[in-house]
Amino acid sequence: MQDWKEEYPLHGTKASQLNQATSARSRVEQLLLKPTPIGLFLDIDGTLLDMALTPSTVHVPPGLAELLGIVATRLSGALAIVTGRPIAEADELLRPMKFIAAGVHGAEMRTTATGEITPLTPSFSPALLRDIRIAAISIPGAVTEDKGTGIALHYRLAPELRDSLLITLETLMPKYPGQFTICEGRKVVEILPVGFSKGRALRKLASLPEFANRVPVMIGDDIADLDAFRAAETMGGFGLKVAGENFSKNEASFTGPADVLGWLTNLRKVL
Ligand SMILES: O=P(O)(O)OC[C@H]1O[C@H](O[C@H]2O[C@H](CO)[C@@H](O)[C@H](O)[C@H]2O)[C@H](O)[C@@H](O)[C@@H]1O
Repeated sequence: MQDWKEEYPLHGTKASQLNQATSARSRVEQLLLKPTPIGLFLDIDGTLLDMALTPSTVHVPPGLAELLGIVATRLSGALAIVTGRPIAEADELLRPMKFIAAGVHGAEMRTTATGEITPLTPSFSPALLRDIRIAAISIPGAVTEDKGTGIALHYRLAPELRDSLLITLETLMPKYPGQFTICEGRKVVEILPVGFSKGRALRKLASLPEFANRVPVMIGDDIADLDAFRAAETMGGFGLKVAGENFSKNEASFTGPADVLGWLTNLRKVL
C-alpha cells in the first residue's frame, strides 16, 4: 500500500497549521491506511467536472469514467454518484461506465450499477410544468432544463435574472400548494418535489449492501451537498468540500475538480 505522505507533503506540517478542511481530508486519508473501508459518494458538476456555461457544454476529462470504474471495483462497488442531474444524463457523461446513483437530488435512484433507474416520485403535473415553462419564457435569457422529477431554471448566461426567477416561482407556489420546493444552486434555481434531498439520497444509498460497514465519504461543491455531508457525518463519515463558487479554498478540502481527480487517481493506487 502506498503511503499518502509521499503524495501529500502537507501531512508533514504541524497539526495546528492544518485548517479544518484539510484535516477532514487527512482523516479520510488516515482511514485509508487502516483496514477501515470507505464508501464514496460523488457529486458531478463542480466536483468531477469544471463548471461550464450551460449543462450540455461541460467537458468530461478523458479517462474520468474509467478512473471511477477502477475505484468502484477496488471499493467492491461502494461508489455512488449523487447528483442534481438525471441519472440518464450522468450515464451519458460517464459513458461507458454506470454506477449506483441518486439523480435529481434524490428524486430518482439506481440501487445497482447496471439496474433500472427508478423515479421515487411522479413527474410534475402538466399544469405545473406548463406554468413554469410560461414563467421561464417570460424571462428571456433563462434556460429551462426539464428533468422529469425536477426542473432547473438556469441563469448563468444572464446572472441578473436570479431575483426575477425566484419572485416568479414564489408567486406560483400558492397555486400548487405542497407540490414543489425551490432550491438554489450555482446560477440555477431548482424546482424539486417536496421531501427530497441529497442527504436523504445518501442515507438510502448507504443502506445498500455495497456500503455496509464502510465509512461514508461524500465529496461535493454545492449548497445542496451540505445536506449529504451532514448525512455522512451523522453516520460517522466525512463531507469533503470542493472549492469553487460556494466554498473558498480555505474552507474546502479540494481546490477544484482537478484536485479531486488527482486524489481519486492516488486512491486507485492505495486501495
Ligand atoms: O449535483 P451536481 O452533480 O453538481 O448537479 C447540480 C446541477 O448541475 C448542473 O448545473 C450546473 O452545472 C452546469 C454545467 O457546469 C452550469 O452551467 C449550471 O450553471 C450549474 O447550475 C445541471 O444542469 C443541474 O441539473 C444540476 O442540478
